[in-house]
Amino acid sequence: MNNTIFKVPTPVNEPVLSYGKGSPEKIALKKALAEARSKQIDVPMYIGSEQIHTNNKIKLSPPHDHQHILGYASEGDASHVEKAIEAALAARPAWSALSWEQRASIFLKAADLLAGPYRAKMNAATMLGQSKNAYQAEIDSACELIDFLRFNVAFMEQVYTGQPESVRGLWNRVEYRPLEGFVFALTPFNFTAIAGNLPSCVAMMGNVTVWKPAYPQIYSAQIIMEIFREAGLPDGVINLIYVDGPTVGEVVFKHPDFAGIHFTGSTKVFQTIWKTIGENIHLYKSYPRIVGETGGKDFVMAHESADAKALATGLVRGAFEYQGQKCSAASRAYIPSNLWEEVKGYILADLKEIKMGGTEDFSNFVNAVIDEKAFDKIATYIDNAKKSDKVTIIAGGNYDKSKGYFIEPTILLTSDPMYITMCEEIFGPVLTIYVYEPADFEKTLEIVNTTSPYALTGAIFAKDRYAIDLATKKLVDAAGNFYINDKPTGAVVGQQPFGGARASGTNDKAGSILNLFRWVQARTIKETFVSPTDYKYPFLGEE
Ligand SMILES: NC(=O)c1ccc[n+]([C@@H]2O[C@H](COP(=O)([O-])OP(=O)(O)OC[C@H]3O[C@@H](n4cnc5c(N)ncnc54)[C@H](O)[C@@H]3O)[C@@H](O)[C@H]2O)c1
Ligand SMILES: N[C@@H](CCC=O)C(=O)O
Repeated sequence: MNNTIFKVPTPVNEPVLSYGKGSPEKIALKKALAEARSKQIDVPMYIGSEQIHTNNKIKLSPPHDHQHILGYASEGDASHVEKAIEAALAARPAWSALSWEQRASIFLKAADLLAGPYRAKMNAATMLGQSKNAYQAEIDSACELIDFLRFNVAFMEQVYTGQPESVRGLWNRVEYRPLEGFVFALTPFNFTAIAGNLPSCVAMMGNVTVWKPAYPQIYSAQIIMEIFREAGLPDGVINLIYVDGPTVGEVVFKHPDFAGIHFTGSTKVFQTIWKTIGENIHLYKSYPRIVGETGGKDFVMAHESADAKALATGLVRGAFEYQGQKCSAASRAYIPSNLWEEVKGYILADLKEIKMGGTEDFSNFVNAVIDEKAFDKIATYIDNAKKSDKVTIIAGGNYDKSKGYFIEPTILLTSDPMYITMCEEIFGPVLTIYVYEPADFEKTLEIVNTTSPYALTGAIFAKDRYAIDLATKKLVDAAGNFYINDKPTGAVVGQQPFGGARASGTNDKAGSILNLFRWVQARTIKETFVSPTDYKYPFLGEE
């Protein structure tokens, strides 16, 4: 019998390893890459206690070498979605009744497994399956996922300790129950950490889930599942299925026990899902929680007082790390004319140095975009820019998909602050720059604020404190994550809770206590110690 209120270990961000020459981590990673390359794996779906293989195979290939086959995953259909929901609901009674510290232990153990024995394997999978270079893989699939697991456990404790006031004679308590039903975790291709976090933080709070990752992330998703299983996650708590999105939606969003969706992906898909849930609202036993972090059109605004070198570095890293495939990527920049030539010089010098190629050559900074569909979409934006009289291409502009989906880091200079690539999310290595007159700083802030429907991330570069203050105030609704003198990417769990407003999502801040509150159903309990035995008010019977 457990009569103790436990405290979880205080989380500390996982250190990012350097992968310097001859380092043990580099040797381990190279070995894991070679091993993964040397074989083909057969990835099952995980439903309840079963590992399910089907005859419909999804080919898994590195985006930077699409002829190579890493393995195959078994694709399911609507029957597998139904089976996954049944497995989740069957697991619910035992899982939701398990003491919270036992749940915490499982995810803390998963964090340690990932930090230790699985680190190289997981990073190698992300490098091969999603074409992330070693550094980007390390900060995502190792450090950020480890941080999500450890910090969320600490936030879980904070949630559970939150209690109301009680006056004399009674005791008020709040019990944080899991949601009644199952939660659907629908995850994107670009961050292994997000894919691991979306189902796990929900499960941590005592919920059961059906998890459907984006197909290009399956190769690393199966390792996440391997880790959760080794950490002792009971069967049926997280059910991992590979079924195409609309087919899953058809079953999940019509199910009476559907209790919530934890989504990260594009705005268009999220809005379709929201609409479907609204249309089906009469079918559900409870109002489903709808949590979604979506697209962005993230800005860098520079003031005439900005440090030109810091600004150029923020743009190169912010726009081109992971080929611009971060929801937070700097994709539009506003630069005052007094700084432009100097900033351009620094950027072009960096781009001249930057190498593009496969992830297994660690000297490549830029790798491939995720798939042919993304490649074609990005190439179309570039082709149209080439034809436009409002745009000059000052860097890049070339692309080639013969071996891998490679697109050069591309910079478009536009005379029109409303040119299409200043407004729409491209999700690729394309940065559009608008040069403005320094006297128009305030007017340009207004343009930044009203150009796109998104409000995910943004940055101001300035030394002038009045300019920083003005930008912070004028852009108050323009970004959920606002950076001063830094690139708009690279939020760290526990340090910069992440999420955007407007069309960028519900801003429930992944990796924060705010997010975990969405996965509990609070029950207030009032206990009166000496119950009243007389209905009369004290003055009754008087005039
Ligand atoms: N705000 C954030 O925190 C954040 C983080 C990462 C990515 N993103 C966004 O995600 C997008 C890139 O990821 P993506 O290409 O994987 O996104 P996506 O919207 O194409 O896919 C996300 C998930 O939804 C599924 N899906 C697609 N269509 C569906 C449908 N009709 N019904 C049900 N499911 C469906 C996909 O298979 C995938 O699992 C970008 O827009 C990016 O900005 C946002
Ligand atoms: N949290 C990440 C972005 C996630 C979206 O793709 C960042 O802050 O750069």
